[in-house]
Amino acid sequence: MENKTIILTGGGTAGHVSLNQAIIPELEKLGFRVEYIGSKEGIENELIRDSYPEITYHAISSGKLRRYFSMKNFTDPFRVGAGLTQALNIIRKVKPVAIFSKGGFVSVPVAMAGRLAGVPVIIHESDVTPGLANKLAIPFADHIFTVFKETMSHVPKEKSTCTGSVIRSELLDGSAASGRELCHFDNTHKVLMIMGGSQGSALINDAVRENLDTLTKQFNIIHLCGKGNIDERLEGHEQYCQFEYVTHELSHLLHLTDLVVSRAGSNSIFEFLALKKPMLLIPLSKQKSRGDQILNANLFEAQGFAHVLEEEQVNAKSFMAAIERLVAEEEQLIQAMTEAEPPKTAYEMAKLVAAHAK
Ligand SMILES: CC(=O)N[C@H]1[C@@H](OP(=O)(O)OP(=O)(O)OC[C@H]2O[C@@H](n3ccc(=O)[nH]c3=O)[C@H](O)[C@@H]2O)O[C@H](CO)[C@@H](O)[C@@H]1O
Repeated sequence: MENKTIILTGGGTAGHVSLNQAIIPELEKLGFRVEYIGSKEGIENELIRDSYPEITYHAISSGKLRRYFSMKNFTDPFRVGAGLTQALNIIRKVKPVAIFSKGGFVSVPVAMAGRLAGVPVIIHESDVTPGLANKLAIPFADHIFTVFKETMSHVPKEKSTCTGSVIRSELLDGSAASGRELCHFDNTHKVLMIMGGSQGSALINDAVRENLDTLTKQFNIIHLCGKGNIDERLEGHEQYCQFEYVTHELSHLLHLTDLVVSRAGSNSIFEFLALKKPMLLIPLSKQKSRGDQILNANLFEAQGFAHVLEEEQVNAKSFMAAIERLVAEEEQLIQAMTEAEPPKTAYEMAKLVAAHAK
C-alpha cells in the first residue's frame, strides 16, 4: 500500500521554511510521503527544491499581505483566489492525511483549502504574536503549535499546544575546523557572526562595515549579509568573510562563532540559544513590522540569554558599546543559556504533527 501523504506549506522568508526543512526527513522516517505547496517566486521554492529535490513541489499563485500601499493590493485578492482553487485541486488529487503550515502568505489559501476538503490543518507559530497570515489561517486550523508559552494568550487555547523550539539537527553537528577552512581566518581572535535574518539587514550591514576597522582589532567576522548585499570592496579581507546566504555551511560557521549580532527572528534566536552563543539582538522596528521581533528579543533579554539594542538607537557609538558589553557579559549569558529548556528534536516535532493526521 502506498504511504500516506502529508502536505507541508509555508514561505515568503526562510523563517517560514526552516522548520519544514527540519521535519521532512523525520516525517519520512515515520512512514509518510511529503509534498510541498509553496509559491513560484518565494524563497521556499529554492530552499525546498535544493534540499529535497525528490519531493513534489507544487507552486501556486500567492498574494502578499502588505502593510503599505501598493497597486498590487488590488490584484492580489485575485491571485489569492487562484491560489485557493489551485490548492484545492492539489489537495483533492493528493488526498493528504494532514496539512502542516509554517505560515507566510502562501499558506493562507492552503489552510482554507484544507478545511474545505476536510483535511486536518496544523499550524505552527514561531513568534510571540501570530503573524497576519497565521491570524487569517487560525480559524481553519484543527491545531496550533506555538514556540513561546506567551503565545498561548494570542491563540484559541482549546486547540493549541506550546511545544517550545525545534532545531534542525544538522546545526548541532557542525565543526569549527570546517568553519575556519571556509573563512580562512588565521589568527586566534574571537569570531563574531553577524546575521540580519534570512534576508539580511541594511541597518546591521552598515553598522558593521562602518565599524569594521575597530571590530577587526578584536574579532574575525562572519557576515551573512543577505542577497545582493555583498560589498565587493571587502572581498579578500583577511578577517572579514561575507556570504549572501549560507545553507549547509551554517552549522560549521556557527560552531566557529563565539558571539552573535542578529535580528530577532524566532528561528535564528532559538538556534543561537541551542548552541549557547551570546547574542546582541537588534529587532526589526515597529515601523517595518508588527513588532514581533521586539517581543521575541525582550523575552530573550528577560531570561538573560541576550542583550537588545533597539533599531532606533543604533549608531556607531552605541553599536560598539553594545558589543563591548556583550564581550564583558559573555560568561553570564552562556550560563543562563545552559540552564534553558533544551529544544525539541525535529523527530519529536514530526511525531506531534503525525498525531494529528487522520
Ligand atoms: C522580515 C521578516 O518578515 N522577518 C520575520 C521572518 O524572519 P526570518 O525569515 O529572517 O526568520 P528567522 O530569523 O526566524 O529564520 C531565519 C532562518 O534562516 C536561516 N539562515 C539565515 C541566514 C543564512 O545565511 N542561512 C540560513 O540558513 C537561519 O538559520 C534561520 O533558520 O520570520 C521570523 C519567524 O516567523 C520572524 O520572527 C521575522 O520577524
